[in-house]
Amino acid sequence: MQRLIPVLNSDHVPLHLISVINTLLTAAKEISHRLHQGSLAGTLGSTLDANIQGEVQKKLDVVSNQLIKNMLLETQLVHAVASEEEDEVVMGNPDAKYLVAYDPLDGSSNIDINGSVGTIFSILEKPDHPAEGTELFLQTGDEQIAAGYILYGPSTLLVMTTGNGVRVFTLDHTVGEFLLTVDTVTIPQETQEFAINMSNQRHWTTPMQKYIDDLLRGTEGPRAKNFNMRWNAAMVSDVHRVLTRSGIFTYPADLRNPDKPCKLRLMYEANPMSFLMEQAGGRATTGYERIMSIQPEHIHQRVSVIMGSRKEVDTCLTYFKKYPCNRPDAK
Ligand SMILES: O=P(O)(O)OC[C@H]1O[C@](O)(COP(=O)(O)O)[C@@H](O)[C@@H]1O
Ligand SMILES: [Mg+2]
Ligand SMILES: [Mg+2]
Repeated sequence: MQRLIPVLNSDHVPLHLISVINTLLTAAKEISHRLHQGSLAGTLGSTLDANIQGEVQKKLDVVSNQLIKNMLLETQLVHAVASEEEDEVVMGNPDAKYLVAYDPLDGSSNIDINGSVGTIFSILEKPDHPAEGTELFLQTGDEQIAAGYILYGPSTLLVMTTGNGVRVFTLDHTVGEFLLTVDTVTIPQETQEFAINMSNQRHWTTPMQKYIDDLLRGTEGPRAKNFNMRWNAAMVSDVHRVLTRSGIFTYPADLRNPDKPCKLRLMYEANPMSFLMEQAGGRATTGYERIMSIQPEHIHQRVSVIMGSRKEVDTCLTYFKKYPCNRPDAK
């Protein structure tokens, strides 16, 4: 089985970018180790703090963030990092060109129940125009040069793209290396599986209500087939299932709280996952526009997410055309 670095070399990924990715993976191996140690590592449970988004921070959110941030900045190859767990952009080497946005631990409510969690990353380059701090990162998803996630499940997987398809690498704990296990990930265009947090149903706007209603009506409804539902409450593992065996994953904008109509973050959740989806032949949209075309306004911006099998996402989009409504996420 091929090791990661020769694979990236054969894809002509620049050496410094390979080093940045490899550094992320060194941090991921440490996170994987701590997760596998569970209570023995003394890092389960919550801190007394909340992050910039007012969410409870798990101790492992904080530890993972520190590990990734410190290791990346030590390489001197990174100009700045943006993290879910950092209020502001953290500056690195002024002469370096890479920018890394990341969610150090995604699905962190799963930590205490020994469920799957992940790390999501998105790599950009310093823009050509003069920019500082947050401005550096305000680039569309189309500008990403690499993106992916590490899934800490029964095995630890790296799923990534540098714009040349999607590959899966599996961490071989005996040698401490990620080895290529799937060369080309392709999402089936059609599906009979959806992923949504159904407890939010009453808050959804009309298009999503109607779409999910029709899925639930199965063979007796207009879709004339039965759909299954899965929800792991960790975007990484829900998206991984979709990439592996088809599906549609959505966390739509809703009417629950007008100040926070969306849950998932654009820069370090939606954009990197959209890059993977599109590279694997799927789609990623808000219901109204392609996610990777959105011009970000701030690093912790949230966005409505609908992604997965191409034909299923297209079918979902027909409901947004058919049932026009006020967008809760409109400015
Ligand atoms: O608890 P809910 O509302 O189902 O939300 C689950 C979603 O929230 C997230 O856990 C948010 O990520 P974080 O754990 O990084 O904050 C996603 O991974 C997941 O899809
Ligand atoms: Mg997350
Ligand atoms: Mg997180």
